[in-house]
Amino acid sequence: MASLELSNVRKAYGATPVLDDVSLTMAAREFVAFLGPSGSGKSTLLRIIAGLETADAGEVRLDGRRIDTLAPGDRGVAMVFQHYALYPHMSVRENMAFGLRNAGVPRQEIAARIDEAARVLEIETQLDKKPGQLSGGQRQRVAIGRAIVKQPRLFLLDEPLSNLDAALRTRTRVELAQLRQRVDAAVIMVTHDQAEAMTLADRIVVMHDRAIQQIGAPMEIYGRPANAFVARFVGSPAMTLAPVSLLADESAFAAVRLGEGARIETRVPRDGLAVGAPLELGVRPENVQVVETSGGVPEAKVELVERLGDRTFVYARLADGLSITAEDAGGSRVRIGDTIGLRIDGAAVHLFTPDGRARHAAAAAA
Ligand SMILES: Nc1ncnc2c1ncn2[C@@H]1O[C@H](COP(=O)(O)OP(=O)(O)OP(=O)(O)O)[C@@H](O)[C@H]1O
Repeated sequence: MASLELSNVRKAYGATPVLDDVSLTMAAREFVAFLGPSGSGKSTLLRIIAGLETADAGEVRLDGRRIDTLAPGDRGVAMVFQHYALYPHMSVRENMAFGLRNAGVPRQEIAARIDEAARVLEIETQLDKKPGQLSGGQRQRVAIGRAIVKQPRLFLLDEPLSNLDAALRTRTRVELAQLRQRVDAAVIMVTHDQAEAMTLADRIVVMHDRAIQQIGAPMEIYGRPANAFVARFVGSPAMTLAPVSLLADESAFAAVRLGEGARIETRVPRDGLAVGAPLELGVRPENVQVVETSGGVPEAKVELVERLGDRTFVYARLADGLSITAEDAGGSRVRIGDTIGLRIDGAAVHLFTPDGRARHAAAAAA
């Protein structure tokens, strides 16, 4: 059975629409990440599910039961905020017990649930401390613990790792992935952070312009972005998008010209594309190789070299001004100002029609 179902959810703040007709169905125990730029409505949608905000239209169901008409405490959801929202004057134990006590859960049951959550989160020794005596990572665990003891059907995590420093963030991410195996509930996490979404989520919901742009498994979003926005937003460094024109040709696949020169044979089916039509070509850095300059490949001038240790990215500009990001598998050869050749892997490029929709390469024949 579906766990969460959103149907045609709409929200405006005054005259400003924030969500247009958002619909989504989650599977039982699914982990979904809402990923999108600032202002794309991710938190608003989360708050509507939690009951902290009211939708103007649409319905929210959890395990088949309509919940958008219920008070937040009756919905079977628990939310974890970016800023922990712990009561500073209460101990960790009291923070975790607070909501349960208000809900009339018997004392012994509260104690048992807190012990269990503390064990899962490895905060048994912190239970009598005040939040002020804890590190950021420990506080975030307490906030997660407070959600766990409610035994919700759905966890809502609003940028849960964004206040942690880089090392702790990576560690907590792994812990969250492990924790997720142990709780029998669905999870929605709002994040700006692609790595978080890619590593934790079963499916990613990419939001922009008040709407869901794409819903898919992480590698599907990366490998087959539905449109130019998703293509540009997901992946770091970003996919290069460059204007191209479709060349006349007998082939079943589109051949395009990049800028003034290079002809690129793609594996994107040509059907329905008009010769001369303006298109955008999309190619990820790992599919643009830095090579020796030779007549056959486009040449570009290096503007920036980014050495990340295991990988090196080169930001270069073609003679006609187009900028393109390549991966330099050779590592350290290239310097700013060098003229390099670029080999674009035509089998890996995407094409975008003027409405922004993507056309992908046909799957390679076995
Ligand atoms: N209470 C409010 N009153 C008026 N406008 C609001 C309110 N809350 C959010 N907005 C506006 O709604 C839009 C969506 O905000 P929301 O916080 O949902 O986006 P977000 O994708 O979560 O962004 P961020 O990643 O920055 O948190 C923004 O333009 C924001 O300014």
